[in-house]
Order: sequence, then C-alpha cells, then structure tokens
Amino acid sequence: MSAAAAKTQPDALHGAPVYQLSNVGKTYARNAIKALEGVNMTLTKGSFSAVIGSSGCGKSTLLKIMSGLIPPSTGRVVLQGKPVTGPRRDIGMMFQQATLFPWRTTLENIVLPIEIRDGKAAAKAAQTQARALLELVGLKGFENTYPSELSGGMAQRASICRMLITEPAVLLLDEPFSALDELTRDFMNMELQRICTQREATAFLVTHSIPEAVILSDVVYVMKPRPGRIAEVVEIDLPRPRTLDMMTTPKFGAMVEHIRGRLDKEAFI
Ligand SMILES: Nc1ncnc2c1ncn2[C@@H]1O[C@H](COP(=O)(O)OP(=O)(O)OP(=O)(O)O)[C@@H](O)[C@H]1O
Repeated sequence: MSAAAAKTQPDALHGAPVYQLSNVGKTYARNAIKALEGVNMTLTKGSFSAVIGSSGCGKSTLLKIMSGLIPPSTGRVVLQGKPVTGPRRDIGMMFQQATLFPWRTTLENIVLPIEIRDGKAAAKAAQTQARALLELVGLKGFENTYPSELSGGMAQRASICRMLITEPAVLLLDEPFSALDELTRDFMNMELQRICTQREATAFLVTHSIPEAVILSDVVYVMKPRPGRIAEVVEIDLPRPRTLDMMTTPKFGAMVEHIRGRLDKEAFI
C-alpha cells in the first residue's frame, strides 16, 4: 500500500466523539436524485477532517445536513449528544465569500452573531473577546475598518473571528479560501490550523483541492457520486504542526497521489 493509510475507519484519532453521522442519506423529492447514501462518520474532539470528491457528489448536501439547514431522508446526525434537527449555536460555519456587512466595521461584523442571538448589550460586552480574536488572526488595529478597506485574506480572517465569537463546538467550512490567490490561501490554511489547535476546535472542510485536504487534515473522506457516498477514509499521519515545507516531501506527494487515484477524473484541479 502507498504511504497513505487507507482504512474504512480511522484509528489514530482517539478523542471524544463530537459529531456522529449514522447511515445518513438524502433523496431530493423534486427530482428524486439520491444525493447521499449510507454516510457514516464520527468526528472526534479537536480533529480536522476534509471531504473531497467530484462536482455533484453530495459534499454541499452533506454539509447542509450536518449544519441542520436541511433534514436527511434517512439516518441520524448527533452533535454533542443531541440530534441535529435545525441550525444550532454550537455549529460555526464559513463560506467561500466573506459576506461581511459593508456598513458595519470589522468589530461590529464580528459581534453580529451575538447581537442577533442575545441583543445589543451582549454584543457590546462581547467586544473584548472580539478584540482578542482579531489579535489572534493578526488583525489588531483593524477594529474600526470597514470591509471595503480589507483585502480578501483579511476579510476571510475577520470571518473566522465572526465564526469563533459564539465559541462553536464544530467548524463547518465550505471552501472558505477558494476565492483567494494561492499564496494567501496557503497562508490562511496555516492560520486556520493554528487557530483550530489553539482552540481545540473540531473542523470539517469541504474542498476541491487534494493538497489542501492533505496538509490540513487528520482524516480525508473521499466521496463518489450517484449516489453520493464515502468511498474511502484516508488517515493522514503527517506530524503536527503541519508546515508548508511538508508539501514538498515524498510522503505528502504519495498521499496526494493515493487520493487522486481514488477520485473521479473531474475532481482534479
Ligand atoms: N436543492 C436540490 N434539489 C434537487 N437536487 C439537488 C439539490 N441540491 C443538490 N441537488 C443534487 O444533488 C446532487 C449533489 O449535489 P451537491 O450540491 O451536494 O454536490 P457537491 O458535491 O457539493 O457539488 P459541487 O462540488 O459542484 O459544489 C447533485 O446531483 C445535485 O444536482
């Protein structure tokens, strides 16, 4: 077998289970498309997982079900011991675009989830925490800046703060840095790793990039389409913290090649 350890169930991750998906399936009633079938997955505390697969294999459907935005047709999703039946406070999400409100300062954008949830006074009280988060992501001094004055990478870093302000148990990341140039994206991925490690966050990333999945993850789920399913679970046993230098090592290359070989051709970038 190649350097990538192909297994049906990862055993290097012994943390407490945070997210548990059992036999999750989804058939869209409108067109009877079976978008997902028999998905079983356990994310453990502090682990970083990525899902990779060709366009239309069900990645977004999986993320929507995990976040409680849509219900599964079959199976169960349990987060921190409670079934996910709708959007939840302990789930943080991040998307491709930063989606900051242009009329609010960086600080005001970051405390917005608190304001929506608990009101203006709570949002004001959360400003101290927001300032600490801005420092964590290297945006100290940009508290009163408006989004139009931030670069793409800075805006995404502000989005990370907005996601973290509610202290979610899990981070669901839908290609958060795909709109950024390659250098910024690599840098942001290392930042993401640092933040996740520091906060012991459990993260789940949807990506089209095999190297990105490998450099960030403890486990990579390879999906196949029609019906969308997990074809293989690949454990990534590179040491932590990961560094960009690792991407040039033979071991990293072997893992990328292994996953590439498991994917349909249209998944390549
Ligand atoms: N709301 C919907 N109604 C009906 N069919 C849908 C809906 N959303 C997705 N599908 C179908 O379900 C399948 C999986 O779609 P999904 O968006 O989950 O794939 P994906 O892996 O995220 O794709 P991409 O990488 O292109 O974003 C596709 O065949 C798609 O056409």
